[in-house]
Amino acid sequence: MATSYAQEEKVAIAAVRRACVLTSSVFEKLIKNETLVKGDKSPVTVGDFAAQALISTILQNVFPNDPIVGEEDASDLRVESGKAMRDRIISLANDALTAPLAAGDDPLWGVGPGKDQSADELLDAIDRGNYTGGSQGRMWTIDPIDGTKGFLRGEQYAVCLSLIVDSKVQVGVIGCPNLPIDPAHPEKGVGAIFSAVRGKGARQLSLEGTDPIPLRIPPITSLEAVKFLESVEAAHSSHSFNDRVSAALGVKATPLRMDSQAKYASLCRGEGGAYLRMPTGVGYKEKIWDHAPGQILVEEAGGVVTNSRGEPLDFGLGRTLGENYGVIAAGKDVHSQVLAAVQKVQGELKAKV
Ligand SMILES: Nc1ncnc2c1ncn2[C@@H]1O[C@H](COP(=O)(O)OS(=O)(=O)O)[C@@H](OP(=O)(O)O)[C@H]1O
Ligand SMILES: [Mg+2]
Ligand SMILES: [Mg+2]
Ligand SMILES: [Mg+2]
Repeated sequence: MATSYAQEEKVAIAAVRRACVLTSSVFEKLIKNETLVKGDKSPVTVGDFAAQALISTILQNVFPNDPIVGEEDASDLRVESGKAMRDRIISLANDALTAPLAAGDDPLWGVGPGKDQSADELLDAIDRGNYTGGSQGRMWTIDPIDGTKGFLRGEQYAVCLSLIVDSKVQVGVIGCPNLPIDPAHPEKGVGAIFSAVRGKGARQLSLEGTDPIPLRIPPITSLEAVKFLESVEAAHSSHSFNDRVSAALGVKATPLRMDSQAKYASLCRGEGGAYLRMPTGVGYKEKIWDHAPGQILVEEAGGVVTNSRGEPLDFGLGRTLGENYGVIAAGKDVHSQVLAAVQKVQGELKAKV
């Protein structure tokens, strides 16, 4: 019998929901010494660590045999200089784990009022995200705050969780606390969760994990109007390359820049026509946690996600997607045209050197 992944989706939504409450509360109260700069110069906050501890603890309680590929590790928190941050993270993670039960929660998952986890248990939970990945078996990916720079600016970020089985993403959940509920009606406020299960479609839910609305990428009427979704950081994906692709396609719309996998979610709601993320230089390898939930969300909303060679993203190579050929996500009707334009621009640039 085929697995339905209903329980996995339910747990993933509940974990992401709690993590979104945690990260929103951290943003309200974040103080200067609660952010570290990692080896690759990128920021990480108490919110990233605490959200990974929270999600990993819930996964461990429900699916104890599943390995986890998580972005963060606790080494900076285990040393004496990390004590203040560590104490804050432990308290944030415990507050989030023991917060009252909500619709869909099950106390058997170790959530709801009850005993606090020890510092060691929570640091170990963060470090359970150290799995190396690979092509066989089940594994979860956690990006506790995707778009940490956006989070720090008070703009878009996303709490991202996925289940990969034998290299294929089967479940993806993306929590976007700052994304408008309905872009056509800003007065409705912000905050949504997006969820997809392979073969079962994609949905937008409230930040409470309720009121599902099916997601379907709307067809594009003219290429001129295809709004590109792209990173805010030009260091993360090439803006100038996108401008050339836009020109080649005759696109008139100005690109929509936004941090995090909120770009994939926005594409599914028709807020942009294509998400293009081409490498800016040599060396950076895309991480599986930055794309796995977004990929299944777009595919289940009727779209296509490939690299610039037109190949599907390979989630079975380890913690990264391997050699970086970029990412192109778009509705079915638009994808092949964007891919052709990308390859044309690549050819022109190659001819120049
Ligand atoms: N050089 C380079 N190239 C490509 N991507 C990189 C690079 N450096 C970092 N990252 C990853 O980018 C993630 C942030 O996502 P976005 O690029 O969508 O948002 S942003 O607008 O750039 O902030 C970010 O995810 P978070 O660390 O979770 O924020 C990184 O994993
Ligand atoms: Mg990061
Ligand atoms: Mg990320
Ligand atoms: Mg992150």
